[in-house]
Amino acid sequence: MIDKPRDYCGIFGIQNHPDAALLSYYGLHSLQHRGQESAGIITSHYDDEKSRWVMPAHRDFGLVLNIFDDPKIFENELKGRAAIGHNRYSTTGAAKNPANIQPFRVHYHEGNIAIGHNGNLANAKQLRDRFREEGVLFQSTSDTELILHLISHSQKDTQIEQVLDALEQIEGAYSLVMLTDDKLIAVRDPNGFRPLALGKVDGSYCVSSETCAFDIIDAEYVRDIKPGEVLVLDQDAGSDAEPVSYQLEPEHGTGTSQCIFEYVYFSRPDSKIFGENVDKVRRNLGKYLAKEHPVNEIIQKDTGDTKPIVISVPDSSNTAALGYVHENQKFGNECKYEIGLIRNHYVGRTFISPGQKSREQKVRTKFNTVKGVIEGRSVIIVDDSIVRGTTSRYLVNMIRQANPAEVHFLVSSPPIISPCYYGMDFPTPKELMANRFDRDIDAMAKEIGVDSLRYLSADGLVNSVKEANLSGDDYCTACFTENYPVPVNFGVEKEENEIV
Ligand SMILES: O=P(O)(O)OC[C@H]1O[C@H](OP(=O)(O)OP(=O)(O)O)[C@H](O)[C@@H]1O
Ligand SMILES: NC(=O)CC[C@H](N)C(=O)O
Ligand code: SF4
Ligand SMILES: [Mg+2]
Repeated sequence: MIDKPRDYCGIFGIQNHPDAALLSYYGLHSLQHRGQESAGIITSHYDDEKSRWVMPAHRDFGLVLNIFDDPKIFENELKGRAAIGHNRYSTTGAAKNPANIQPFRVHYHEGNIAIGHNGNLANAKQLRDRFREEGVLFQSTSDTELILHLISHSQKDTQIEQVLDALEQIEGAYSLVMLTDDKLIAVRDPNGFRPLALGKVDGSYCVSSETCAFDIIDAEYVRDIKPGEVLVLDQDAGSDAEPVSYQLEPEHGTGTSQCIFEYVYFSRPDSKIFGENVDKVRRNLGKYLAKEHPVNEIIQKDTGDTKPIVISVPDSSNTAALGYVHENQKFGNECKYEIGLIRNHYVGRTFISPGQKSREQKVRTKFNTVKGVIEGRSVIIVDDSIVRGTTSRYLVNMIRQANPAEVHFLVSSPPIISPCYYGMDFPTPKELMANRFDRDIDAMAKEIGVDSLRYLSADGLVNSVKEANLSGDDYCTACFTENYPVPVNFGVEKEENEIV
């Protein structure tokens, strides 16, 4: 059972750099929040002794810091001027199956090829069924492997044509980094579900899910990989010639549908995604939250001279809470941003917590209240999302123990009513709090123990994002609205292809 929605994967790639693997390591380290089940790096180089191209790989379960804890991995194993890396949170194929750790690498009639994928293929079931009929023996249970089969089965003449042919047959969400013997290929699906940015370091091109990976290696942001773009970086990419790029057409007559939840919760606030700073967009979510639910409409008790306090649930809602307070203050609604919750940063998101009692323990292990800040005050908690309601219920309980005058809860996104099929691991619909209480807000407020509960509206969410990101691109909002931009196979289980 999934405790809450988990992050997408993080991908990184770099071409023609003497420290390709090491820079990939730093890149993956800064993308750690996007996937914490497993990680890996693959490089490519021509081995003079063997007189052939080789693709060394280093992959394992766990966190980047632990997997790559031996400098010899970079000195002796991961040689080469091109590399790709991946942090995984599984969406298709069991997390615990070692065969599903990415990047994947295979050898086929055109040489070696490796792939790292962020997203989830909407037609994975049909493709797997087709290949099964054809007698293909699968190496993993992940959707990502299907892309490699499509490439090797393609009847096209050149490798790039084979890749394009394969990409035209997949649907859904995919940001990809691919490594061939001499090329790095970066791809974003035509709907642009997942982010992918192009950067440059020491004259060499690199790509990353989020730009925070560029900052850590001192790379500059060049631009986003465009929705539907297939960018080919060969060994002299970075010199004067512009890299070659191809364009895939969207399926089903759809336009762009970038994942709006990236702005709400997943991406780091110091990143730029979809061409705009996450910090800026998240502050705007707070601003719209203030427009829809100003402080003076929430507070019910008179606490004398002490202003109502607004506290965030660190770290992911800090920025939205700041935007909320700023907008309220602009309109003379008295309130103060306070740090009322302290987070212990040494608790991983993968903390094992079977059963209700230990779930409470998990929240207690992660957060503590600053009692002097909360006591006697009207408290407004701002969080980015409520999924199962576990975090909010236990947090409110802890906050109540610090004796506030009243407690209200604000969410900088609408109620989550439906799972994601585009690369985020969600609980089932009946586990989502909004569904458990038939979307009755008062009943949900009672469940989490607050005096009132308020959400940003779906229109407010889209409008605030579009006001901050002027690109004109559209967004996927399916987990809030059930409007799935690309048809999906509902009911396909993540682990249905496992052998054990
Ligand atoms: O309603 P729930 O099922 O409890 O899920 C909602 C919580 O999950 C996320 O935080 P999470 O603790 O996963 O990670 P974070 O520390 O990055 O915010 C999100 O920011 C909410 O706080
Ligand atoms: N979260 C993701 O992007 C997952 C990628 C891929 N579908 C997998 O399960 O490995
Ligand atoms: S369903 Fe939600 S999480 Fe999934 S891509 Fe759409 S907006 Fe993002
Ligand atoms: Mg949180």
